[in-house]
Amino acid sequence: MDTIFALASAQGKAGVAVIRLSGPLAHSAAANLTGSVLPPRGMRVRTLHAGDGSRLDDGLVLTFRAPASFTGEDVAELQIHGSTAAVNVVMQCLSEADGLRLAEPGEFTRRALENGKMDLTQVEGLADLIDAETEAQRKQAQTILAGELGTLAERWRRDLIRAASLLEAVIDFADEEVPTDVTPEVRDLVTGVMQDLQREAEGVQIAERIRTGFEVAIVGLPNAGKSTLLNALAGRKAAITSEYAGTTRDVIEVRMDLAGLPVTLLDTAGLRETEDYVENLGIELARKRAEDADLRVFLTENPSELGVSMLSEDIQVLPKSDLREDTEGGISGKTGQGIDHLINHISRVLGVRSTSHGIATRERHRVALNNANTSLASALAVLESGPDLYDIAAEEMRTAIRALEALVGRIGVEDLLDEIFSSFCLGK
Ligand SMILES: Nc1nc2c(ncn2[C@@H]2O[C@H](COP(=O)(O)OP(=O)(O)OP(=O)(O)O)[C@@H](O)[C@H]2O)c(=O)[nH]1
Ligand SMILES: [K+]
Ligand SMILES: [Mg+2]
Repeated sequence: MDTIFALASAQGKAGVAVIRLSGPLAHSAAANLTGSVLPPRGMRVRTLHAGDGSRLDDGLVLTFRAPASFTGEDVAELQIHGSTAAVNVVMQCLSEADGLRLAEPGEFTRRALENGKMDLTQVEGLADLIDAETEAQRKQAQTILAGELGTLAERWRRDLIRAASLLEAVIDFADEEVPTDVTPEVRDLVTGVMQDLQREAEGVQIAERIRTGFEVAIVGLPNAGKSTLLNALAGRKAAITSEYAGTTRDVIEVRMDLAGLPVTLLDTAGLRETEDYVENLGIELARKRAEDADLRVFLTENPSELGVSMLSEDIQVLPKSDLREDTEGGISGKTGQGIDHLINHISRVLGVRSTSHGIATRERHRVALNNANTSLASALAVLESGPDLYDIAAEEMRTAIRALEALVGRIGVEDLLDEIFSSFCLGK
């Protein structure tokens, strides 16, 4: 096994930079730099020197001994001054040492997975945590990273193993008198797991939104003040505004943290009948993106004239409230009136939606959960035909168990790993 190293902290100027080494030579390579033997675990302040004795930097050297480390291997961390030059010179020294090489993206985590330090869902949770920008994303990632999906999968797996073994006991004693009918217990175990699987699979759609962001589209007539409103919400001039109707044509996207939720606001072309070819392309795009969005803000007196269907949770606000006598239900991107109210309204609607999910977060999870569920549905159907078909029911249960094992990465995921780890940054 190669010993790998990489900069674990971000590139660029910082107080401290962390270079991590993992593998059989991690401790000796660090000791070569410090010129002294390091303890198998612990930390020491040391001066780092190059092979010719020239001084590189002072730093804190941490050592972890296998298997009690992030990767499960011997690990050393060099915490040096966070300058580009200091990092470069130390990395250069490491790359010249025999048996050491630069890590590939995600390679530390990949080793942690291979050494059983985390399961595949935790790897995904770690990737999400590193990408997390908002509170909702952080919390969701922490749940997965803590291994809660793996724990659930293990519980389902135990229940299904028990159910399958009950059936197998009946099969094994086929010629003798079996004292009890096992069907009720098997049925209870299987239906219990199926309910959990279904609830988790249904929650994935919302969890995906928390990972990738909710889309909220602003729609209205031309000149309603959509772009002005977007700019007010974003706190910067993201879109061009003007007194000419038909200013916005492309969809303008602004990513925001809205009360802890990741939201992408969409400013769209004003919706009207027009002969202008390019404006029409914009209007077509506006309608499509608005229909696909998670929520729509109708900036208009009359939502029905826009040709975009308004769903029950969608929000209507009256434009340019500063020009109105009655400001009730109105908003003004110009004066800021009603903006806080709109933000609260959006985050309330999305907040309610985002609490109604379970632990599974990805399409990959949903597929595995549904696969398991399909096999269990077949198992239940076969079970009703009586003991003659118990072996088929047990086989369906084992198929479901294998789907759950794929969920946590215990089996059949080799082809997935490259894809998952390529999304990791270097040094993780
Ligand atoms: N008084 C007042 N004027 C506004 C308000 N919002 C926008 N305006 C003005 O209305 C005009 C149109 O504003 P935009 O933000 O470009 O409107 P839009 O809906 O994006 O227009 P299109 O992109 O052309 O569909 C500009 O002259 C703005 O200054 C508002 O709340 N109050
Ligand atoms: K305009
Ligand atoms: Mg506009």
